[in-house]
Amino acid sequence: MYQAIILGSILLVLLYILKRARVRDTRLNMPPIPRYKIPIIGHTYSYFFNSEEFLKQCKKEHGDIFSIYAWGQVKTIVGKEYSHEILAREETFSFKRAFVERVPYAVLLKNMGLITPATLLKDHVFYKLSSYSERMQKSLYSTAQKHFNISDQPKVFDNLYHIMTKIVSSTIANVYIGEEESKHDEIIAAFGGITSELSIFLMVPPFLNLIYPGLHNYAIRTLVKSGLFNPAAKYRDVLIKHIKKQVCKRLQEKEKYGNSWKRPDDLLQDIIERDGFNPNNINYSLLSDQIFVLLFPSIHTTAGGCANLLMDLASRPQYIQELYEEQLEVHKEADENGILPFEALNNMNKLDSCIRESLRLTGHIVTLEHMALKDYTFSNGLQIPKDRIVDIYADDVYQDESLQGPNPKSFEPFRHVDANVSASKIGKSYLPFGGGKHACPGRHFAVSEIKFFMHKFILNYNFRTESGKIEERIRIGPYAFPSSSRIIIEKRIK
Ligand code: HEM
Repeated sequence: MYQAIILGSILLVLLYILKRARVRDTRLNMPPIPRYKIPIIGHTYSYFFNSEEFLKQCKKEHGDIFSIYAWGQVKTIVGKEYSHEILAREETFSFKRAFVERVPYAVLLKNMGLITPATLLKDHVFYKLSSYSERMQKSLYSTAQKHFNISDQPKVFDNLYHIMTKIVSSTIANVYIGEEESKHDEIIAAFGGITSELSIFLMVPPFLNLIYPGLHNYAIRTLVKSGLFNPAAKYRDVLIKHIKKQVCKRLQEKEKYGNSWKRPDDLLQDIIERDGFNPNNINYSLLSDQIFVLLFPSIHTTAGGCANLLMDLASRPQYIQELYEEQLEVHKEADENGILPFEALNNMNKLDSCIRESLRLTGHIVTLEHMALKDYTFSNGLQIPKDRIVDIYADDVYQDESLQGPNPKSFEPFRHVDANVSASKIGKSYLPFGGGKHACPGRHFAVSEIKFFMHKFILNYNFRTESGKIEERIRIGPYAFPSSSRIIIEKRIK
């Protein structure tokens, strides 16, 4: 027993010495690391429990680029003056590489190496957004009706993220695998389940890395491989079942009706018409992985954006009337079924400004984690090594008056109305969709969905927080998640 304890202690000390050598690498002109008192723990405690003040202090003492030692790893935090270098140099900094370290897609999906999600979306979804407009609205309105289901009495809801995940899942299912399949509860549950379960990977801090760097990722991969927690394996059969049903049906109908066949318009149909698809040897596992890989980026972010916006407005109901009046005006463009033309989105200036403000104040203290693919020298001469994780210091960008205008910390829903910058327009002072070559290709889709949803919601309901107070985001370390506080929704008296 004693021998094991002594051996374990020696091992820990050795590991610590090894790690320290990595922290103090003198090969490059590295960003400064603030002093810390407790070995191994480093800055973890301050970074996790007091990230706002801790990083502010670090920047004050060490300048625009500094590194911290948290969760057994050195990471570099880059302030507003240099953050554009990360977004502009896609050959050096990769968002995707940092992301798959946390959400292990390569272990979750057999065919990950064969899929390029951004290309799939750019080629088959975004240029067709306007043609999906009617279906998006119908799906959003009917599922919102189902999940909120408000009669004459006010109703209380908590966990808006959860409800919005179901609503957005239904719209995404409609556009990705078709109207027919999107009507099945089983498929909506799978789309929503995949999204919520993958988000757990982002929420759990990498505490095992305190024992040894990389142990957290190793444990996650082992967990996924063993099947103990594997959202892909859990939902694969449901996805394949519905995709197979549609593909077989479509191939048969095409065969039967020839030129008079009415081609369904959705991502699945586009994929099966791509070069290389062999109807005589269909790889359903690949088809299902191609859809799977898109679910988390499309649903988690849009549902979170919508939940945050609802809570921001419920926290400040004094602004809802002005939005209501704008939406009443826009609604004059709707047809007899209440469906808006796609172009009507351009006339929702106040709502668009609210969305931009809510996304601006998403609440992350740091954001857009990237991995350095090679050694890099910032324009101020500081250097970081290959494989270094680099975060953009979001607070530094969003609390700067020269970038955001007066009172940058306060939520001012109509801040952007006269500025002629839409919610999907990216720039140095607005980072929710990233930037550069890899800026989110789904941003127009996401903002259109949020606008269509909010249009109807504001026309139909009044809403406020149950506490009557401003409800802030949930904070886990430096990252923010939608509040789960309760809101009261009641039918608007027209
Ligand atoms: C409010 C909603 C959304 C937010 C906040 C968001 C945010 C982001 C961010 C920060 C990135 C990384 C950008 C970078 O590397 O600089 C990204 C990438 C991406 N997003 Fe979104 N996104 C949203 C909605 C969507 C939707 C609806 C889709 C799909 C329909 C989507 C698909 C993607 C894809 C495929 C990428 C990877 C792009 C690439 O690697 O080139 N996103 N998103």
